[in-house]
Amino acid sequence: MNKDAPGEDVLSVTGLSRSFTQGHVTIEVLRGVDFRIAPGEIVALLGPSGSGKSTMLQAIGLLEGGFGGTIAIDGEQVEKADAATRTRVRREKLGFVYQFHHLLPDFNAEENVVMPQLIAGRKRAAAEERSRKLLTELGLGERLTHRPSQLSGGEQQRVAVARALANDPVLVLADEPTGNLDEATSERVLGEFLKVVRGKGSAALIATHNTALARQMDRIVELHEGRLV
Ligand SMILES: Nc1ncnc2c1ncn2[C@@H]1O[C@H](COP(=O)(O)OP(=O)(O)OP(=O)(O)O)[C@@H](O)[C@H]1O
Repeated sequence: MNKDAPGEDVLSVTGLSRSFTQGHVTIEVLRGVDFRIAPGEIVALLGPSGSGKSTMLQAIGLLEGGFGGTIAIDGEQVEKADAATRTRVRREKLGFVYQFHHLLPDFNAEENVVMPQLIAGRKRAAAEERSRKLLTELGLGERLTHRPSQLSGGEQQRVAVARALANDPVLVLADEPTGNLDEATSERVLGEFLKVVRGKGSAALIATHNTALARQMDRIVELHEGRLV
């Protein structure tokens, strides 16, 4: 990890473009997005429905191909990387939080956070300790052995946050992380999310419709007609 390299951006995107063609119609969703995130910086990504927030997060998260432009993550140029490199960069450098948590239903909270650490090669005892620590920081110390179905929506989302942070990502990508929660829960979960991310020194890019939540972040960028304003 290049967390200690002074001044190195954790994300640098230039000329990011993406269009979708359906029949005779082509929509240019991203039209040359230039964008950087500094280490530890927490950035809100705003934009109306359909403006391309998810599309942009999928590009940066190396989840989809078909993009133009360049993407560097933690100093590593990845826009032309092969599948194995993309998987490695995702695992070592990125954390993901989605609107719906995508937790493994047959595993309890602790195991859901242990799993990505084992995949990354951490020893089970160390992974379990880290998992318990993260979940406790997120207020779930008493819920370690609950399965997702035995947790509230807000609690499930906090497990998803712990899972995203499990491997010390330099950058957390979140797509409407509190989108399926009521307003009060959403505020509480996001507050805890931001606190833990800040505590770990990770940077984050968080897509949201909610301008009040966006104001709690370090910087706000907005997608408008395929460009960032
Ligand atoms: N695979 C696809 N094929 C065709 N069009 C697509 C595809 N994915 C996204 N789009 C189109 O791209 C545009 C941007 O979609 P995207 O999901 O990125 O928007 P968004 O800003 O995340 O919206 P929301 O806030 O509603 O989630 C939309 O008009 C959508 O219909």
